[in-house]
Amino acid sequence: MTDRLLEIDRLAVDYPGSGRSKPVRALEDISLRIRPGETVGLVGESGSGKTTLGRAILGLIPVAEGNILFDGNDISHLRRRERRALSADIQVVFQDPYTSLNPSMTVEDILSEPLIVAGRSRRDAVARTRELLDRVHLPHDAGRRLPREFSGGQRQRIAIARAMALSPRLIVCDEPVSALDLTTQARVLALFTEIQESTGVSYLFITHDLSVVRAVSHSVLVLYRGKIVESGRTAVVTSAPTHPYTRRLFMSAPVADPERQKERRLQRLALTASEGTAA
Ligand SMILES: Nc1ncnc2c1ncn2[C@@H]1O[C@H](COP(=O)(O)OP(=O)(O)OP(=O)(O)O)[C@@H](O)[C@H]1O
Repeated sequence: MTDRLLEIDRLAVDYPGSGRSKPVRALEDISLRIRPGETVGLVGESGSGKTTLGRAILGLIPVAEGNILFDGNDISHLRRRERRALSADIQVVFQDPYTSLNPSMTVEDILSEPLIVAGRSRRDAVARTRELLDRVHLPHDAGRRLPREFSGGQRQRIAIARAMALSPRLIVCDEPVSALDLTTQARVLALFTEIQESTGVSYLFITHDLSVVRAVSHSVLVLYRGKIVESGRTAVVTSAPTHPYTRRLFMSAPVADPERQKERRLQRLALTASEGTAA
């Protein structure tokens, strides 16, 4: 066991170009570390490469350069069977709880499936299902129902329970609250934190929403056009960003408090003025 659960070194990822054109580089020179029990927030505008990084960690897309170490082992080029074995350790929660759960399976089947695939008996798997429902604060009778009978927030709780089924050490959370209303977001974010405190799981938390990053992340990485342009402790990066892109990204994030809105407007004006002077 190392204090670096996930370690990525100079990673590059390409997508095939259309027709005969060259591959398109989506990520370049990405290095990062995630410790056990840590949440690293990954922010950036649409198209900056956040999901691509999550997919590379999950082995859903090939690595062009660099490597990804999990608990000290290189997982950048695993065979299918090795990758399947790793799925007990690395899991994912997707953005859309309406499409990520099989609509024809009961919640009990959804939660017990990864356990049965991993070789647990049906009886063990069902007992574990109850623990998982407790963990995400859903009643045991939820197991008999279908996903469509639940609200968006409840469905995301089911998706989190499924991700937790095999007690993973890392979960890639790809915009897991952005399809939810604000009150539900806050509850689901609190659940992520509670689960981390009780299990020590680590999260790579992909989001475009700075209030989400502030709520859950210990540290943050800012991605711009496939490269990390800024990284550090969340409180430092969000209160005193140094890269002009990070400053623009943070200034354009919506804030609820009118006093903060006014402060933001003034900061934006100052930023525009200083960039004008620098040009
Ligand atoms: N399957 C694909 N084939 C070719 N290019 C792709 C593919 N998927 C993504 N890209 C490109 O890779 C870049 C990074 O995309 P990615 O989806 O990782 O960004 P993102 O930051 O997650 O965006 P969003 O917040 O909109 O999901 C973009 O330029 C995108 O157009």
